[in-house]
Amino acid sequence: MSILITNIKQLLQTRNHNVLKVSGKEMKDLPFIENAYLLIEHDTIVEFGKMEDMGDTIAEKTIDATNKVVLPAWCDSHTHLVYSGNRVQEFIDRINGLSYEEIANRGGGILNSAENLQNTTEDELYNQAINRLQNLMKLGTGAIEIKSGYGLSTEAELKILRVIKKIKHDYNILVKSTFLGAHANPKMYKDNKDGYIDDIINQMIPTIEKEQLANYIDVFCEKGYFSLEDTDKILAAGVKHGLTPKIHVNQFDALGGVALGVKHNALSVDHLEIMTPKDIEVLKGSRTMPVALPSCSYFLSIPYAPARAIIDAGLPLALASDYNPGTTPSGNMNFVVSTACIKMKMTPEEAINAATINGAYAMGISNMYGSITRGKKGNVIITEEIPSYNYLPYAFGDNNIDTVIIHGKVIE
Ligand SMILES: N=CN[C@@H](CCC(=O)O)C(=O)O
Ligand SMILES: [Zn+2]
Repeated sequence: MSILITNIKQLLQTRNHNVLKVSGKEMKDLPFIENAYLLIEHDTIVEFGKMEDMGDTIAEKTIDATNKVVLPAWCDSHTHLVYSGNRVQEFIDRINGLSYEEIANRGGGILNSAENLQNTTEDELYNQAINRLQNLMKLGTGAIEIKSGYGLSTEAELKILRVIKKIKHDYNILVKSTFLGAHANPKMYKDNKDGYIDDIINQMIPTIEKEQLANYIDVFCEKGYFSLEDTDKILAAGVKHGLTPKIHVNQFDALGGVALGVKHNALSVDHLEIMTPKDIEVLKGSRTMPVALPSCSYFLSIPYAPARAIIDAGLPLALASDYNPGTTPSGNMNFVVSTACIKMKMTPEEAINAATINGAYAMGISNMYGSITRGKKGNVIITEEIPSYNYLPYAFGDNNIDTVIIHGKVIE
């Protein structure tokens, strides 16, 4: 199948060279072509340029994009999409004055989701997850990372990872899988966290390697969850078994997790709501991508990651959804991009770079995703008729997407 998109008002993120990430001042630059065309053959971008240079190019399907903007599909590098049920009651409890920490201390939070998931069959878990995934694909997400972490036992963590594996197999979308067994200390190990860490290292990680169930290893490095020492030990074990680190750090406290991530050559450090100057300094010259999750800050009313300080220090920044039942019950990347502009003072160019090419980098896939480049995957969003790309973050909460194409196929 080939698809030709014509008369595109603005074709965004066009890059001739295979740029893998953009940093600092480069993030303000979002290359685009006005009055453009784009040709996708099978699942690959093969040509693009100005309409006047299109010549007699034809395709099996032509889409007229007059007055519409075309951009790469979103690359969401941080989700917990495979969970069971919801935590609406905790949402109400927080409205009525309880904090996230107080709810967790009462046995709610991650432990609440873990209990729910342990009582959910693999089939039911899969059905809930694909429902969410299908909605996200219609909202323009064209590549996604999914974490385990709501199992908290060997059996339940493996159940989640097998569901992710089945999604990878069944759906025409790039999925990266992350093992987050160290998301919270389970009830049964209440007074024996080392016992749980032992299970993670000696049971879960070796099985994950044997069954090829994950690409990455993650830890929730935070007060009351996993300390720097715990995190160090778990990441080292993951690396020994072929898993690349990507960690949750600095959500509520700056403990030094950013430096630890850099030490382990982490692909990304995620959350970063509370950052010290030292955390920013240590990222310079590293390969580690800082990832901000503004929908989480919005939902919990906690600080936003200091995007300006990070970018102005010359660093790259990626944006992701953090879709999960507790802190971010939304995977809508359009909202993420808007919120980054509105609340974090990122320019639309910076936010779109952060949610496409840099998001792809944070999943280790930016050689094939995240920009309009010949040879990359045919993953694009075609908007409704809008005045310019600035309108996308401006019109927050609106759905301005007309069509989504993933791997060369129109999402119905
Ligand atoms: N912070 C750790 N993990 C998730 C949320 C956990 C939960 O409350 O379910 C996050 O990234 O926000
Ligand atoms: Zn998360």
